[in-house]
Amino acid sequence: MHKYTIKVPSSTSNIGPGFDVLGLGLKLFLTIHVTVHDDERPTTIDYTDKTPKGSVSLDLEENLITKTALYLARSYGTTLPNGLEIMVDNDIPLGRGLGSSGTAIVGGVMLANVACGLNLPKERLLDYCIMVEGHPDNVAASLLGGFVGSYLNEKASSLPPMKWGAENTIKQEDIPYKTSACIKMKWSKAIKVVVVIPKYELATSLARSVLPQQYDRKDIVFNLQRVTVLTHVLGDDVPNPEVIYEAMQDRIHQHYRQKLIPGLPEILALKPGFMKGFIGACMSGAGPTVLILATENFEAIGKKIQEIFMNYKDESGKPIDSYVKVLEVFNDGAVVINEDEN
Ligand SMILES: Nc1ncnc2c1ncn2[C@@H]1O[C@H](COP(=O)(O)OP(=O)(O)O)[C@@H](O)[C@H]1O
Ligand SMILES: N[C@@H](CCOP(=O)(O)O)C(=O)O
Repeated sequence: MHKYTIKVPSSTSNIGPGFDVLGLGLKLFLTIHVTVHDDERPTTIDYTDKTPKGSVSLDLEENLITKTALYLARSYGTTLPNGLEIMVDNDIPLGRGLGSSGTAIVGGVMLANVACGLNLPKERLLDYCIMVEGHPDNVAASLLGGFVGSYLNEKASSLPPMKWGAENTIKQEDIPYKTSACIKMKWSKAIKVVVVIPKYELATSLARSVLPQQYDRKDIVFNLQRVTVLTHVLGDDVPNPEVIYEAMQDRIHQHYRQKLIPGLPEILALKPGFMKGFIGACMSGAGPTVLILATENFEAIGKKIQEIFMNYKDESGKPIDSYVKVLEVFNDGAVVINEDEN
């Protein structure tokens, strides 16, 4: 018998104007403990108490971690072996815009890579992550860690359509290599991340379905100008709150999504100086979590945003309850730890 652990950081994506482009790995983890037994017992997956029973499937063909692992393994002409006891310890809330699906997908490709002895480089694993997730920002940040900017190559448009289970007959040679390019950028040590997480889920698929198919040129230019500046100013040792605030403004996704997140417009309108240390706020990923960038006063700022949410009501008419986490950037990306040596 031997054991290993796969640790995958959560992510916050977009950071305002960088829709489907920017992602940041955070110190809040999906941890997958794998025990490899010496016998042929069927492979199983289960979760610690942090994940409520019934919230995710434990069927290997349905669960996002194992079905991704099976997808990758099968495309390389193999499958997950018997004898694996997989225990998932997940600190990342599901459907809140902190990249839970991206971490499950990254966890799945890492699992297949180790369990099937594929030894693929992260660059190749990323091709599969992008296939499953459809956009690179959250999976790239979880796989690689740190502050990551990505683009998809033309090859990404020739990726075969996703088919799970028995319908999937894809071979690895059908999946193009290097479907994206990702660069890790500097993130200022002075800027911390505060997330205010409403206690309801918002599926990324729903938050993407409300976006328009086409945009005005002025809105595209508005975002291009800001995202370019943002990638530089977020690395400054001494951050300039006014410039960062303006560079966090967006016209491509948040406005369209605000109807799904009561209170969001009031939070997005908060400017530097509203509280000591506050730089700016935006949606985290596809929401409903709000991301706040700040240099100090983190708990108090988080509490104030919680109070704003409480002034708005959810679908059942109740005030929007939320909780706050102050998070650090995780620079290392997804890792496999051999527990036999520990
Ligand atoms: N650790 C996990 N194990 C299995 N499935 C997961 C896990 N994390 C996320 N998922 C799946 O992804 C869904 C959430 O994905 P999504 O709507 O994209 O939200 P998020 O913003 O959290 O990524 C969950 O409802 C669940 O089906
Ligand atoms: N760019 C995507 C990011 C989705 O991130 P998630 O954390 O909600 O999975 C989007 O905005 O749709």
